[in-house]
Amino acid sequence: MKERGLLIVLSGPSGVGKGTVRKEIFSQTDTKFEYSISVTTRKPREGEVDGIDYFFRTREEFEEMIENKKLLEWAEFVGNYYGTPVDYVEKTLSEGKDVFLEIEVQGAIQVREIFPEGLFIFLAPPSLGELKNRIVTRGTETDDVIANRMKAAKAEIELMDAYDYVVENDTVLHACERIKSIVTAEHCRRERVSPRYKKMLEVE
Ligand SMILES: Nc1nc2c(ncn2[C@@H]2O[C@H](COP(=O)(O)OP(=O)(O)O)[C@@H](O)[C@H]2O)c(=O)[nH]1
Ligand SMILES: Nc1ncnc2c1ncn2[C@@H]1O[C@H](COP(=O)(O)OP(=O)(O)O)[C@@H](O)[C@H]1O
Repeated sequence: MKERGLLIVLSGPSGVGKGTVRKEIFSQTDTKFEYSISVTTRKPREGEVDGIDYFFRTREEFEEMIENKKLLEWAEFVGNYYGTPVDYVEKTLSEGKDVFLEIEVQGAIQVREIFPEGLFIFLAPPSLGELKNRIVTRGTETDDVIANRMKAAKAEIELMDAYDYVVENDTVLHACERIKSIVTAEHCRRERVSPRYKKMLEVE
């Protein structure tokens, strides 16, 4: 039987740059993780494709998935549902491949309960001022929403010690390099208990 892959969870406050960092990691040719495409009820943005960016579904379809236990975790975020299809995660991990989730913090907390052996990485802003700048620059939110996001961000940052690692998103490339190094180090750490070595010792 193949050794199971690693479940990598990247989370952090809204606007910190999770989506940007994730896209950069997957655009690099040496990336060996499998991206788990989420299901959402939010409308596709221009250029987004069903089955590539997200699986775009209606609220009814999403609620049916919840009922039929098709989601590893799910959360309602700014009026839309987001969730991770459980079958893909299970299948890919059992094939020995690493799965990468980029999800908001409520979802990450749920995954931690189900997969305590996962690798949980918190993406942190250089400062609260810079986080606000990024949300404002992205230009997708009204002033009210920004104020709420900043309040939520403070509470989320307080929870960062529940993660295995904190990566500051100072520049996108630095953050990507740190995340890739953490994954490499985690694989090396897990080698200590790898059945491969036990087998090696059984011979002779
Ligand atoms: N819990 C959970 N959060 C998700 C999932 N997929 C995406 N998200 C998060 O949902 C939030 C909103 O995503 P999106 O609508 O694409 O807008 P963004 O703010 O531009 O990234 C982001 O924080 C994502 O990380 C998922 O499957 N589960
Ligand atoms: N390291 C960075 N330096 C400066 N701006 C960044 C950085 N990472 C992301 N951004 C910008 O911050 C905004 C929020 O990024 P996004 O990836 O949408 O965040 P999230 O997915 O965490 O909500 C975007 O406008 C993005 O271009």
